[in-house]
Amino acid sequence: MPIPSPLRPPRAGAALPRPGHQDPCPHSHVPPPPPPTAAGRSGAAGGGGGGWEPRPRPRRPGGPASHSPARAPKIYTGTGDAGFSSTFTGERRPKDDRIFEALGTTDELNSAIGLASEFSSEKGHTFVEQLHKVQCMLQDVGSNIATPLSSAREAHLKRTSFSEKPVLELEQWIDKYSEQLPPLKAFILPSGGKSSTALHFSRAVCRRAERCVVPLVQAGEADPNVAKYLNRLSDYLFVLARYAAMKEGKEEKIYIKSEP
Ligand SMILES: Nc1ncnc2c1ncn2[C@@H]1O[C@H](COP(=O)(O)OP(=O)(O)OP(=O)(O)O)[C@@H](O)[C@H]1O
Repeated sequence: MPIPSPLRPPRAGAALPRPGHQDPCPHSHVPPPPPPTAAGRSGAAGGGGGGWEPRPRPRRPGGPASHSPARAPKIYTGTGDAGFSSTFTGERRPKDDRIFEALGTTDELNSAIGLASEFSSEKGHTFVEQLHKVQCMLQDVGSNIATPLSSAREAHLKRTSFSEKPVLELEQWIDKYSEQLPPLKAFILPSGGKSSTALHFSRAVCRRAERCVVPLVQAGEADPNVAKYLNRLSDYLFVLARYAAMKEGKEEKIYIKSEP
């Protein structure tokens, strides 16, 4: 059964975001990310992997005629069943390729932040707007990861570049929250209420995403700003976790060395 994922591109026939159209994420600094598979499938279908225009699914003999009422497009194709999937550049790679490992971990990170954001929203934290912006940025991170430089063409790069700007923005946020926090006197443990603990959990997933991305950057496959962004993001999530605990008046548990 396919796992619904924000990285899952719309299937053929579904409305796809296009350059110049309303960006579904107002904070995004690049156009909506292109769906990796759509391009890959175009490529696999002999289209050269160039575009990501939706292609009509071939009609099965005896299948519905084109004037039949539109059916909801299926989200599965089964093309990944043999353990291979597509990059945005149209390459077919095994699913345990480090690109999919990094893509999947970024997706996991986005989900963890989504959960932290929901807990934080229940407590009225205003930083949830920032978390929304981060979630959008992680889509852009995914687009960059799904576009290995070795097989990317100019058009791919134009759509999936990742600048240093969001890194600098994270630094501003980190500085703003850090100034308000009590100084650290001991190792703190993931704790301090649900918002705080979910933010700590997101931080740990973020560090795993960073570990997945670093080899891609070192191989020249992903943009160094993506690794920088993830590195800064884990610091942001750390200070935010502490800030959430402080605002909610929740105690942060500290490490206590057990007696020998
Ligand atoms: N297990 C995975 N982990 C991370 N990324 C994946 C994984 N499988 C696929 N992807 C990426 O996410 C995109 C969307 O996933 P999707 O499940 O549609 O691919 P698929 O498994 O190749 O196709 P299908 O599910 O239709 O058989 C793929 O094009 C690929 O870039």
